[in-house]
Amino acid sequence: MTIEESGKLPTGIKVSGLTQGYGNREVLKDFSLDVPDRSIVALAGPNGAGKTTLMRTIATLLKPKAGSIVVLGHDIAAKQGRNELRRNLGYLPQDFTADNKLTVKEYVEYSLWMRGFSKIKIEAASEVAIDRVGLSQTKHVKLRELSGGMRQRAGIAAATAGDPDLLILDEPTSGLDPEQRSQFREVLRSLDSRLVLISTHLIEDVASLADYLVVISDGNLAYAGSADILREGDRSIEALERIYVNLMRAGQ
Ligand SMILES: Nc1ncnc2c1ncn2[C@@H]1O[C@H](COP(=O)(O)OP(=O)(O)OP(=O)(O)O)[C@@H](O)[C@H]1O
Repeated sequence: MTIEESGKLPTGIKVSGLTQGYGNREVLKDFSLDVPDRSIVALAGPNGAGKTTLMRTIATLLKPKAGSIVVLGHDIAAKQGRNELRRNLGYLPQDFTADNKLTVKEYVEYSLWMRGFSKIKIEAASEVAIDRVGLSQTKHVKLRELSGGMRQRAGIAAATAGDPDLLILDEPTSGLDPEQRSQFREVLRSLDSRLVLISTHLIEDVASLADYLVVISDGNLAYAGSADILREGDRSIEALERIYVNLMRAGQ
């Protein structure tokens, strides 16, 4: 997707005047953001910037303290909006926890069952999702017996199974080796999902995958726009890092 095309797309997520935090601590204050529908959106920023807090709020796991959020037409302040969104949401938390006694297949099937898939669809969708991340040979192995990278891939399979309309992935490439990261990008490109929100510290993820880039710095929006900003001109990693650091500084 090009910058011109993404500019014409309707809004996929609209966050307006969001205040969010923990106890008295406000992480995001009067935070607003629009991201285009039908895009892969990378969420970047330094540690503690508020990326996970924003993602968990959009995923309806944290209730906003103030402000409104409309995701793919669902107003998540309303119970019906939240429920409809949850049925069409794949979410991979950072350092996800799962019942380690489950096998890969059971874990992926469980995530589909939670989203209301029928038995027949669960069988087919889990096969596809497990195969996509290269765990077919390991599908009957328990999660506790997997290496870190394999476990992360099981998490990616569970989140992406059934190609949910909205996919939220919190640092999905952490713990993956370069080949697995490349395979992960292939998985994302092959999905039929409508909107993908992915947080990452890896500039290569953004440059090679994202249509749209959102940079948060200390709870402030530092940049929201086409990810083409990272693809223009000199493509050396150093040049990309420089652009990225400058974007983050803009929010301070
Ligand atoms: N459950 C919590 N209770 C209290 N404070 C929290 C909680 N979760 C996060 N915070 C604080 O909120 C701020 C934002 O955290 P958040 O996890 O959203 O940042 P992040 O951008 O995702 O960081 P990272 O890149 O390290 O994952 C941090 O200062 C963090 O310490």
